[in-house]
Amino acid sequence: MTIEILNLHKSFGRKKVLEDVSFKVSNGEVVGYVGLNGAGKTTTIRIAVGVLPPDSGDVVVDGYSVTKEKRAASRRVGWVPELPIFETDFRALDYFVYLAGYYGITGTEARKLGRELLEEFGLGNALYTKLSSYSQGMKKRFALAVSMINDPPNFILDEVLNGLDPQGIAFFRELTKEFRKKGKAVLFSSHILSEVEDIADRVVFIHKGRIIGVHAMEEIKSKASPGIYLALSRVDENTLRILGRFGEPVVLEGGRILVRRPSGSVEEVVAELVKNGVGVLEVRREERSLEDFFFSLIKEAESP
Ligand SMILES: Nc1ncnc2c1ncn2[C@@H]1O[C@H](COP(=O)(O)OP(=O)(O)OP(=O)(O)O)[C@@H](O)[C@H]1O
Repeated sequence: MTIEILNLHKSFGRKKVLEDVSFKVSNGEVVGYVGLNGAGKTTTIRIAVGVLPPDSGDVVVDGYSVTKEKRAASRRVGWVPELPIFETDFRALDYFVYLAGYYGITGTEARKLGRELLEEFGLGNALYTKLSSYSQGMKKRFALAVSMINDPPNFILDEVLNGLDPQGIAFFRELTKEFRKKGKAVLFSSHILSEVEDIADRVVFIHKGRIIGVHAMEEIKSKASPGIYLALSRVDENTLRILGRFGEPVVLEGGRILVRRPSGSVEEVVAELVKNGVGVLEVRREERSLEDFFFSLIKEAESP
């Protein structure tokens, strides 16, 4: 229901990998953890699930400290590692039953749960396949099913979309909707912002071990909305005032205008200009992606 990441610091040798990383995931919230390769996502996650100790700081899960009450804290988290290995000759269902034993679920009950979960996760026709011959995507699905054995109130998922096919991604999206409804707290990492677009409510951005921004997905989408390029018959104060009602007009070289972060459609802007006697010679949507938002955060963080 809540995962609190509190002032984490971690170095490997002389290399500082996390510097004062703090953020919170509340109940019913799905948070994307986005950063480039090597930004520190996996290190944060490994600390949060209790497999790596921080140099300082703590992670508190539903009130339990990962560093001081590791067992209680990690029991309350379903974890999917970045690269689930499962190099075992166990067949999937048998291995699931074996793992369920750790949670005190045994025998017929464990087999029933395994069958249900593995089927739900699209592995119904691979229940008796050896895990070592599962594809990476199937291993991800298996790991997700395993993370749900004890129906934990929180989930921490490392690059869970990586290796999933479009069907798997759609499945994960639906699953997070269920989690949200049930009030679970979900943190999942990705290095691609557009991948988290339709899933996360909020995004925590990490770069070189530091948090460089926390933004609601709605805010990101509106800020990343593509601008409108215009070539007009005249550019004067009145024209700029009209455009200012729709966004942030910037006069470019050669007298063209870029309306940044437009709130209205291209048609609405053109209609308003024409109504006011301004001829529109050319109009074009700027190509802008969510990734630009991410890169502008990085640029801001790196500028002195
Ligand atoms: N055990 C370790 N020993 C030394 N350096 C490490 C260790 N684990 C991670 N690092 C370094 O810490 C930095 C952050 O790694 P981390 O795996 O947390 O990044 P990430 O954001 O998850 O990246 P990716 O998207 O590539 O998985 C990297 O520079 C990595 O080389």
